[in-house]
Amino acid sequence: MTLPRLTAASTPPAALMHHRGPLETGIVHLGLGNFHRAHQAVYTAAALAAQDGPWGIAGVASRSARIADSLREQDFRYGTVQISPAGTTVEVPAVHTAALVAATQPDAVLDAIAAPGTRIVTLTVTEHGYTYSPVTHRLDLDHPGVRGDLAGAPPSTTIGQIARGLQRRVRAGGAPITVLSCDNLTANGEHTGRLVREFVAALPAAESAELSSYLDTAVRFPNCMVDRIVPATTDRYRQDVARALGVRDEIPVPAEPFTMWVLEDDFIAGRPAWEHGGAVFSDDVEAYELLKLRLLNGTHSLIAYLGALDERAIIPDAVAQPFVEQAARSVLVEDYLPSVRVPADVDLDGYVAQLFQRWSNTALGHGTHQVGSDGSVKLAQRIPEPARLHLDRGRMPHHLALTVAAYLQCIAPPAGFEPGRYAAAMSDPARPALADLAAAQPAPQPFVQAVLDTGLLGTDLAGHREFVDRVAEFRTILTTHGSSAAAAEAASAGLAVSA
Ligand SMILES: NC(=O)c1ccc[n+]([C@@H]2O[C@H](COP(=O)([O-])OP(=O)(O)OC[C@H]3O[C@@H](n4cnc5c(N)ncnc54)[C@H](O)[C@@H]3O)[C@@H](O)[C@H]2O)c1
Ligand SMILES: O=P(O)(O)OC[C@@H](O)[C@@H](O)[C@H](O)[C@H](O)CO
Repeated sequence: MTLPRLTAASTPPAALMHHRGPLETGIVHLGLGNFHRAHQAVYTAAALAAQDGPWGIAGVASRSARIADSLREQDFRYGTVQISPAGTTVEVPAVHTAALVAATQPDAVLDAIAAPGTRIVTLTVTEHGYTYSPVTHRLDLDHPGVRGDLAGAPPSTTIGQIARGLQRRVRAGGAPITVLSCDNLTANGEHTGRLVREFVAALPAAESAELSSYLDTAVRFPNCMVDRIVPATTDRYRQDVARALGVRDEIPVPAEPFTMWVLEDDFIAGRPAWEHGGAVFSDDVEAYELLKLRLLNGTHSLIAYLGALDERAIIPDAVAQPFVEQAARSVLVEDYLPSVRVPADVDLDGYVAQLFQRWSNTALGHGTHQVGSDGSVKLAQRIPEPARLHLDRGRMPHHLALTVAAYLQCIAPPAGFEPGRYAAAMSDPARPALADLAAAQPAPQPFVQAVLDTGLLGTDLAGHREFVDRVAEFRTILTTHGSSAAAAEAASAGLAVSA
């Protein structure tokens, strides 16, 4: 039987998260991927259910028209499929009012940011989408897209879109606006604000002056910490929606039950009452951010690399291997935990236990290749500071070294080593350059030294000979004896130190 397509008319009222309408657009979201649709959109629906407001979201996809086209065909409806071993529930947020594609509609994107009704621009464009150098943390002025955006081409980068959109906004009256990054980046708001300012500073003087003063007085960039595991969509989730709602949804989003959002309450032009969805407004976002980025995302990366090397397709299957679980606990407790401040209201033991439960959610097929992608941008934010902290105290962070070695083994394996299909499926902008280095430097030590000399993990770690050697030793063990043996070596070295 052919089911009707999910649309406004076919949405079962009980699945709708709110019954307001028609919505006025107050938010432009850049990065119309899965995470936004299962996180911010769901909080916005909860806010609208509790309180009316002009908080419809115009979503902007970067290149692919697939989600934008389907959203329009489905009257901006899609299901969020909440998955746990206990069962599956489906809800329809229904908060989008438009769907644009930046690559083909650059002018419409700038108009949307400039529209006086727009009060917030939000972003989930991946760590890679910020066009900055992981070495200097500054806007990459050599990036062809950034150069084109500065020269006045229709903007193709996120930072170019924001800066050019704000420029159009100033010229349309300069109403205040908040830009909110929801990506997994340390101090994501500050970082975004700094990159936009660097873009503006590189413009001709008159344009730069006009925009700088607008940025100073009428634009805010609050930080926030986002947390919810949202894997990629597969047919299985389309079938879940079909079963639960009796409709055909081409673009459902799977998500775990857990969700968390901690934000600085600095919205110059107002905001939805996201607290009705459980969002927390705090002056101490940094502590939540570091806790999450290191304990969750940092550990997640190690699980993904060891799991992929062990031919595990999904995170729950990876963490179910005792050697992966042991390595995850060690990197979390021994290497990351001493580098973070635990916020007063977080019960640490409960938080850690919950992380392992979340990673073990077998009903949620989070791919090791998805979590392991873009390591060259992510690890630079997560590894160097904790590693330096330990090295400065005279302790080797064995599991951070293992994380780096396992990452390199997935992305730039030595000649003749087959890292497996899940490692091969990890996308990473540095893959070609790292592969060239692996070909040029076949021996582990010179290879690792050459990699760290590129600034892949910032500038300091390349000078820590012992750390470089440790990563190289793990590369040798990974190559000759596999991921389980490398994890065993890290575990025994960690024990020897603590004994
Ligand atoms: N998925 C999760 O579990 C999760 C959880 C917390 C935070 N996040 C954050 O959200 C981000 C996106 O995750 P997702 O699940 O939506 O991924 P996704 O693959 O579904 O979507 C990625 C989005 O980023 C955009 N994008 C990718 N590269 C870009 C570039 N170079 N410039 C501009 N836009 C670009 C794409 O157009 C797409 O809209 C993550 O990188 C992370 O920072 C994700
Ligand atoms: O892309 P990353 O490394 O920032 O994150 C990969 C996963 O760790 C991430 O998607 C988590 O599932 C998410 O951050 C949970 O909130």
